[in-house]
Amino acid sequence: MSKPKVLQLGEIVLAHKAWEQLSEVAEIITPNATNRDEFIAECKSGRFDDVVAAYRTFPSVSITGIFDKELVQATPKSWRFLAHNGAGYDQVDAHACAARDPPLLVSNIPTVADDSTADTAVFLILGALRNLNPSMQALREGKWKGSPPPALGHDPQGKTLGILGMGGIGRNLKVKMDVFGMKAIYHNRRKMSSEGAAGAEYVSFDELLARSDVLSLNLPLNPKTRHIISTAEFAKMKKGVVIVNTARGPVMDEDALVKALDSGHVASCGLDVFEEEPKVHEGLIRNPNCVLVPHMGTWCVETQTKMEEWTIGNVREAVTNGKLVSPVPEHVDLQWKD
Ligand SMILES: O=CC(=O)O
Repeated sequence: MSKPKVLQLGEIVLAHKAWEQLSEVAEIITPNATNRDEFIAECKSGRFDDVVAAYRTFPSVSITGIFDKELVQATPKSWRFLAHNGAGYDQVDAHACAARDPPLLVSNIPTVADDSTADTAVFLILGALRNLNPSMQALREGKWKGSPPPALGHDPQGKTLGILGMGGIGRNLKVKMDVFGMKAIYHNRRKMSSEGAAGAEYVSFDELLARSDVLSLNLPLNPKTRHIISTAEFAKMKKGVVIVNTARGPVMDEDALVKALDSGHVASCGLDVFEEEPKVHEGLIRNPNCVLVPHMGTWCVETQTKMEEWTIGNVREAVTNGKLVSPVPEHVDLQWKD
């Protein structure tokens, strides 16, 4: 009997053993396409007609484009599962996937990216609060701390950390910042149990904006959260607030952030994500009070290995048992219906 086919969209960099083991139960194929038009044409050509599941990475978007309605409608009906290697799956329109007949079920990585993403947020919070960046730049230019030295930074102890989005990463961050003496408040669509929020205080969105000394964005990007932080929201924040974003760039209006930084209303920021990656807003580049990291929240061997293994686990479960280990929340109910 022939093995079910798996379409590989993106590289396996670390989890070679798990990938080899997958090839014992599945035939792995790769696209010939080098861009979205070619990929859609390849979908329609019949070449993927026996594909049951696909493994996809964040960078594979350069070949397929985003998994929107147009692309999803071009996929063959045999293709039932899409295992995304990442926590955030904004490159995949989960609603378009659910609406296809039969649905294209999507999985993401629910937990294994929490530590390294929260660690990156810790780095950005401390770097931005302590205003370390201007002097780090000055040192490399042979100017020691800089002349004049930058404004003194602030200690985290006793400051209020506002967490917008209390999922796995937000909770992980809260626990880590407890050690630095920060008091955490959070806002979410729904109030969590005290355990689910690791003891953080639930507040309204406006209260979060008004009370935070540091505001950390930890929510997924979707049409409802796009530009959730913009001019009106900055105006409700304390003067001197620090903003940290390790979620997705477009949850914040970058033009509005640059204006708020220029006026001094926002003292500093720490960003791992940007609105139009890999493009970075000129107003952020020229502002030394911005600690900028090029989307490296999970850029470490241990986490990347776990993420690849987890995603391969989803593909394996799909081809052997016809279901996903960690469907995205929108698809949890769908996977039991046919
Ligand atoms: O950005 C990283 C991820 O979504 O896993």
